[in-house]
Amino acid sequence: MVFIGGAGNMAGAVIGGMVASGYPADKIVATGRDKEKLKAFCDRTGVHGSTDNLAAIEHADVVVLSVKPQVMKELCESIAEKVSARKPLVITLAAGIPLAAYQRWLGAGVPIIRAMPNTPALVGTGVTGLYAGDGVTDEQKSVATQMADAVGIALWVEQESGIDQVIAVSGSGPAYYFQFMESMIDAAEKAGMDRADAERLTLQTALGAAKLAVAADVDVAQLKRNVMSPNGTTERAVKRFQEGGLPELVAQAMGDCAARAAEMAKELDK
Ligand SMILES: NC(=O)C1=CN([C@@H]2O[C@H](COP(=O)(O)OP(=O)(O)OC[C@H]3O[C@@H](n4cnc5c(N)ncnc54)[C@H](O)[C@@H]3O)[C@@H](O)[C@H]2O)C=CC1
Ligand SMILES: O=C(O)[C@@H]1CCC=N1
Repeated sequence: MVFIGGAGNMAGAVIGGMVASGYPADKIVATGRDKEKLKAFCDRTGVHGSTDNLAAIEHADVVVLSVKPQVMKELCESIAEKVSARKPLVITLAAGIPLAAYQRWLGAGVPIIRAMPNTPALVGTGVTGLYAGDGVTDEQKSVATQMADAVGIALWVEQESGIDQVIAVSGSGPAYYFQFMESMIDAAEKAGMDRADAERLTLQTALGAAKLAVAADVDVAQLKRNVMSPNGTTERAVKRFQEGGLPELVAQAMGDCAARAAEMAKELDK
């Protein structure tokens, strides 16, 4: 399996998670432009590294594309001849680029899967949305499912637009939680707590809440009520969130996220 842009944030997290879960590191090649960054990444994970995309994909059955959307066209055009001749399975991790664009850039008949992972893949707690284009075999789909399963949970979507919904929930989602944690840490520090203590307590609380929500047999609304004693402290805080419009704000932010994915598709599908 070859990851183009493999030492980057997203592919690096997927590879790190795969290797940690037991996937053989010597079956993975990461390519990149920055030799030092690539070497450090390969030393850390045990995967092979290459600065030559064409040589790396020469015999590959699976090529994962993980460069920024803005340079994806240039990358695809630089590997198109080789990819259209051999037709490996191409899995792209990029947000905002429709499958039709890859078909134009890489040539017709190349099996392509769009995958939308998230960075918690690095710690085996990722989410990956998957969408398969025409001509992708069940066996190839199972390769993508295995990659996703190795680093967390997978969700296949029936429509390509489902990938934009996945971006709004889980692709970008970790950053929403990081923002919330950052705000809590800042507020606790401002209120007089030592910053390191504020970080420790905030992160452990986030971890505990997420673990409890996953393990519980009641929904998150009930778990929230379980913390809220009538006329108690939590109720006062939650009331402030609701009166401040947090639920609407979250919905708007997620809408903006999905809208940006659609806007990128218009900018980049050329
Ligand atoms: N960061 C995230 O949380 C997520 C990112 N994605 C997608 O993953 C893709 C990569 O994003 P990041 O990892 O955040 O970016 P990044 O900038 O951290 O990684 C991209 C890597 O590609 C390398 N690169 C650029 N051009 C190259 C080329 N021609 N050949 C080989 N390597 C090349 C860069 O040096 C860099 O290491 C994007 O398309 C993004 O939409 C998807 C889901 C989540
Ligand atoms: O912000 C971005 O565009 C990428 C896609 C999902 C998460 N990060």
